Amino acid sequence: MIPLVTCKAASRGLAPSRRSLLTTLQRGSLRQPLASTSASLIARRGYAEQFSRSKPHMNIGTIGHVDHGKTTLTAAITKVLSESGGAKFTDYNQIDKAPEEKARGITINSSHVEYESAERHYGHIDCPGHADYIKNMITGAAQMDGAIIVVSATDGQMPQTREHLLLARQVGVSRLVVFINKVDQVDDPEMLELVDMEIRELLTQYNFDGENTPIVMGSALAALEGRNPEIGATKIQELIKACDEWLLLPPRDFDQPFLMPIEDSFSISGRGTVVTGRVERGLANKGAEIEIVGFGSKIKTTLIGIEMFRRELDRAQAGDNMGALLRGIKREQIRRGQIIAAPGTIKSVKKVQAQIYVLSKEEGGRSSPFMANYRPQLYIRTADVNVGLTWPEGVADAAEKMIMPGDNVELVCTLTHDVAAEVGSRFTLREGHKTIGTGIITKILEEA
Ligand SMILES: Nc1nc2c(ncn2[C@@H]2O[C@H](COP(=O)(O)OP(=O)(O)OP(=O)(O)O)[C@@H](O)[C@H]2O)c(=O)[nH]1
Ligand SMILES: [Mg+2]
Repeated sequence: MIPLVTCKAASRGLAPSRRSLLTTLQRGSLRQPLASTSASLIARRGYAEQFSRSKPHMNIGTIGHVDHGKTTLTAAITKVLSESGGAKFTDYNQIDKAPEEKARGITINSSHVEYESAERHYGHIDCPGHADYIKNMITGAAQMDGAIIVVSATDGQMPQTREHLLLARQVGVSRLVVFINKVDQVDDPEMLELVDMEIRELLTQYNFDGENTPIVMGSALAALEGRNPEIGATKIQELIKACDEWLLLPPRDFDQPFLMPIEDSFSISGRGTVVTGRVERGLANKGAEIEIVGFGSKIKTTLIGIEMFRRELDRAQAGDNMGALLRGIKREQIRRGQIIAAPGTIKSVKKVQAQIYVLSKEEGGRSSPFMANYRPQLYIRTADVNVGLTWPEGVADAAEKMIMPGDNVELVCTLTHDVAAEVGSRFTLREGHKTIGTGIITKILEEA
């Protein structure tokens, strides 16, 4: 039996205690057959429950220019799908007056609704304001695997349509579905054609598939008010079908290559070095080849023992807090902040470009602006390194340009030590003891 308290610790993401690891690994009890134990562990940790879902889950959201109808569309989707039993109707006012949420220490305003199509279960995010979108997308508070971009037929594309497209691309959204809204206000079919053409061009410009992206034209308001089904309910159904067919499900954590950030390490005389941490993604079997990456290292070795909460395991998987016994590795070769991963799946980087959101004073950030060459600490997974921030090449007046609290900027980050990272990796920036910004890597400029 596993004491309940350790299961609780697991769910909080705490590392297994050194002593428990020492006891089993030191005893050399790796021979014990543990299939049944790991099965019960999985059951206790709730994976079984998680995967009994009959439909795959996907996070999406509405993005687009202010007033183009994102919230109305969100409410309309829940209304139309509630009629087929796939959602609980969430009124416009309930969506727009969502309680504030805390995510990663940053207060955000966003509203989550859920609904089911024939194929999938969707979590859907609608944010009340433009600034919230930007912040949520960079901080990952509103992690979207795909999005619906809403464009009003009366205005066509507007500045925030473009900014949201750019950001969606930066944060790793690879496909979108377009909803051209408010067609009830446009009589001229040529006008609609023009908006269609324009948006396809824009999609291509931002590296989306402009040619094949589904575009649905309708009226969210008509759907919400239950009138004119030919531009209302029918179009909502068409939109959801387009989401099912066009938006790609994200790979499950288990399908991704194995990666565990190293939190701690210790040596067991006569046996080797154990590293501990929480498995971020993938699976690793006992006996697997792995690579230690970061802080000047790129060492291949073998995982010769896996332990979790005083139990030996044959396999570690995403979400597990594990201790990993590594063959032929000296403790001096290991430091917190490195990662172990499936060989060749992640590189160590020294210089990257990133989209950064600088926290405002109200969010606990700086009260004053900063300029290029500012040097905070960069935290990524379990690593923290000093970083120099500069403008990307080609930015005008780079020497005088100020970065204000609350700004969303793309900057070059030059690290003092190399760390394992890839496009899409998120990090935080800290100064002294406070977080002053968060970012997401958009480009690797220099590998270690
Ligand atoms: N005529 C017409 N009006 C619409 C339609 N959809 C939305 N509206 C109106 O457009 C206005 C803005 O709609 P919202 O849903 O609040 O827009 P939004 O994109 O969520 O706006 P922000 O969150 O402020 O960016 C509201 O007055 C809606 O009633 C539509 O299909 N036809
Ligand atoms: Mg809104």
